[in-house]
Amino acid sequence: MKLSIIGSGYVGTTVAACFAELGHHVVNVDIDDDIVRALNEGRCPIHEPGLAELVERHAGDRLRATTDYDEVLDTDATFLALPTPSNDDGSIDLGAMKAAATSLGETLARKDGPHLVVTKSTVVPTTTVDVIGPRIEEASGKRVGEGFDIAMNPEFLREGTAVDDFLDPDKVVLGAQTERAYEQLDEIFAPLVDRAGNPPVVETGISEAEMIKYANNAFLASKISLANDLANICKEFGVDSAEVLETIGLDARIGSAFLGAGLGWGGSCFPKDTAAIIAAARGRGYEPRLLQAAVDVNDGQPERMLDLLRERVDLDGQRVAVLGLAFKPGTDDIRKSRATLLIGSLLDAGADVVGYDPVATENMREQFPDIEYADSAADALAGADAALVATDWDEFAALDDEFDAMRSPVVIDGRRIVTRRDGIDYESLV
Ligand SMILES: NC(=O)c1ccc[n+]([C@@H]2O[C@H](COP(=O)([O-])OP(=O)(O)OC[C@H]3O[C@@H](n4cnc5c(N)ncnc54)[C@H](O)[C@@H]3O)[C@@H](O)[C@H]2O)c1
Ligand SMILES: O=c1ccn([C@@H]2O[C@H](COP(=O)(O)OP(=O)(O)O[C@H]3O[C@H](CO)[C@@H](O)[C@H](O)[C@H]3O)[C@@H](O)[C@H]2O)c(=O)[nH]1
Repeated sequence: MKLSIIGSGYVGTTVAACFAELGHHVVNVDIDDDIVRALNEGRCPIHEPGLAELVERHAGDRLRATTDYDEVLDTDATFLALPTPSNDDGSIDLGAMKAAATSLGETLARKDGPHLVVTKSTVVPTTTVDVIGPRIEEASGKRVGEGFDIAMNPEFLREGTAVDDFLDPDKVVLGAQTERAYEQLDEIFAPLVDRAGNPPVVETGISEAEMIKYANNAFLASKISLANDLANICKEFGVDSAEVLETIGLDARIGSAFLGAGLGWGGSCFPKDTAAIIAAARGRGYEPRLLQAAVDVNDGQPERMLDLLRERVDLDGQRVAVLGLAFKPGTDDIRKSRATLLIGSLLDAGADVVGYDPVATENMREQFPDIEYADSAADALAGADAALVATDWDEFAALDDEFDAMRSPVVIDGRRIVTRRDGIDYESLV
């Protein structure tokens, strides 16, 4: 099928390249010239394992990119993969979605025959029906369900494993209103589904699909926060939280995934999505107390880590190495990474910060241009008065003699990744 994807960031690029891999002909529409140029030259605009190979394989053939919305006219369906960031009060900012819906509507005004518009972005329930559909109607002069259909297909990929997650998902969720839309979505996703019906395809309503995405993220974020709450209790009693959490994870009803205690969750999704659904619930008069508690526990973890550091080091004028800048291993994304919070607090306390990350340094440099960046963990540790481990990159587990070059070997581990050894003043956050 011929597909267009509007927005070519982490999701849009992954979805486009994977759809091309599945045999569809895909055009990515983005307002950013650099992204479009990179894709058309077969270069991947983001760091994501396995994605560069797909982009290189399909660029110029089944995968193209453009800044021109008119290219949508030659496609059967359009996926909206635009950012849905937070307003200052945590509520969802639909600015990019609205702008893209209007541009798409103006384009579809010139299309003969039906078109399917699918919301891929994470949006609060009723957005597709109450905001996106009407905007396209207004700009195109066509009616939902007649000139075009609307649908919602939430995306559950994780950064760092995005390609595998997309091509081998736990489930595919298709929210629509018309038989025609379900049929078209089924055809698009058919190459992902085997004869035994795996992964399960859930056909549901549009607002249910929107809410499933928030429920998924809220559950996972809350699970991590509960693990952190329990790990904080463990620490008060000198109990090994890893043993406790690993063991409860053996109960099939609990499961071992997302019980990794430590600095908590960051990234472009959990923080903004929990905030957006909390704000949306409040807007309807419901106070989501458990979800708010999950956010509060998460917000407290970086401060607990800094308290452990302050007990050992008077930060003013001291050199502190921050190991790991990405919000999790396997990505160069620093959005809402725990390291950004730590660095901000360290600078406020007058510390000299040296950061290191295998791939996220350039992104962090844009946010903190004035701190020092090292080319290796060893360089960051050399001469440091303390080190904070913020991301669980595998290479930090192998650090050993590198700690000997610290001026004072205080190591606070936010991810329980460093191997304890003699000669360092090591403390794990949990
Ligand atoms: N990042 C993830 O892991 C992930 C996973 C699942 C769902 N989501 C959701 O997917 C959506 C997109 O997230 P992302 O991380 O890919 O965002 P992103 O910021 O990485 O990418 C968005 C892209 O949209 C482009 N854009 C902005 N306005 C545009 C317009 N009017 N027309 C065309 N292009 C425009 C930007 O230039 C950018 O390239 C969000 O709703 C997010 O919550 C993200
Ligand atoms: O046991 C764990 C697992 C994760 N994390 C942290 O949680 C955050 C999010 O991690 P992860 O979920 O792996 O990454 P994302 O790429 O943000 O993916 C989440 O957010 C996406 C965007 O909505 C969804 O599509 C995914 O399903 C959902 O897992 C990171 O800071 C991790 O360090 C923990 O602290 N402990």
